Amino acid sequence: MTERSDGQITVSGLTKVYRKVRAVDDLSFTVAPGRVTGFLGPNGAGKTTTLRMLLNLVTPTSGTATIGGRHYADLEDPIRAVGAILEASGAHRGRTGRAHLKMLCYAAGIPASRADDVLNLVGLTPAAKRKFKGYSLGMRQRLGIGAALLGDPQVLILDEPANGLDPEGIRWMRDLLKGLADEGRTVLVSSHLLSEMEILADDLVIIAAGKLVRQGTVTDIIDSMGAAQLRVRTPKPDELIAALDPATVVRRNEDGALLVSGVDARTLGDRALEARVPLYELVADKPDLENVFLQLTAGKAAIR
Ligand SMILES: Nc1ncnc2c1ncn2[C@@H]1O[C@H](COP(=O)(O)OP(=O)(O)OP(=O)(O)O)[C@@H](O)[C@H]1O
Repeated sequence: MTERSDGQITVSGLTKVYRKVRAVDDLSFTVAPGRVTGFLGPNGAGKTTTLRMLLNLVTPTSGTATIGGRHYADLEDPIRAVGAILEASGAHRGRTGRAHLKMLCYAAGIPASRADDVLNLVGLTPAAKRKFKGYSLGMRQRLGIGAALLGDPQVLILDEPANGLDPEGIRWMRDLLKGLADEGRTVLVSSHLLSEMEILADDLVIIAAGKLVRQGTVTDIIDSMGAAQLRVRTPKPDELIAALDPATVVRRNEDGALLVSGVDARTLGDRALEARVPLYELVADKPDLENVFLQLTAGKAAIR
């Protein structure tokens, strides 16, 4: 099957205009097989709309989105080519997880025995005979991932798959997705959990306000921001923030320190002196993905 040999996702000039908003705006990027690619953006950036266009659930205003060189609608055997979860999976409330997956197998012409394999894969075997209405959010999420895997697809497209998972569930999913990528599959996953993405993803596509902000490996993107984040301690944080350029990104750390990016230590020290703000600590930390993400998307309208 051609989809198996080439699971590259290619988005080219993709645009979706709703009445009032350009949800996706001339977006182009590629997603390679054999890697986990994180799809990141602030709320309302256009991630879900992009994924829905890839899956032929929303019609683009212009541009194209293809999987292995084909539009989703033209795939010969879509369930074996692409598995997707777009939100916590739905199922008939009175049906068991096992019956739900068997029904999907039947509908897709997949042997029913695959349902049990997949339940095992997603850790739901002990709950296989319980009804969906009694499933927790994390269990529903696992069932959704199971449904996406039924066709043993070359490409996986997952919108916020970690939603509702506890820390152990998140680690389980990380291992599962990394394993699937190691088998040569294409794994595209959107998430707001930046520290998790930093561990999980090989590559990133970052968008804001419908446009591409950055594409590359996690390491390259973090390194490209070069300037380290500053950790600052002062008894007058509000005065210090007021003395800094408005484009500077400041986060308040739980331990009371300020994490500042977009300004170098010397400038910050000078500004503090001018504003007569005492500094008790001024240290440069290596930037993390959260910090880089905030810098890259700062000032780009999110909720539109
Ligand atoms: N069916 C629709 N009709 C009108 N506007 C829409 C529709 N779907 C999405 N939008 C708008 O398009 C923009 C992008 O939405 P989208 O859901 O794709 O963003 P997102 O990046 O997935 O956001 P989040 O991280 O909050 O889930 C938003 O401004 C949203 O309000």
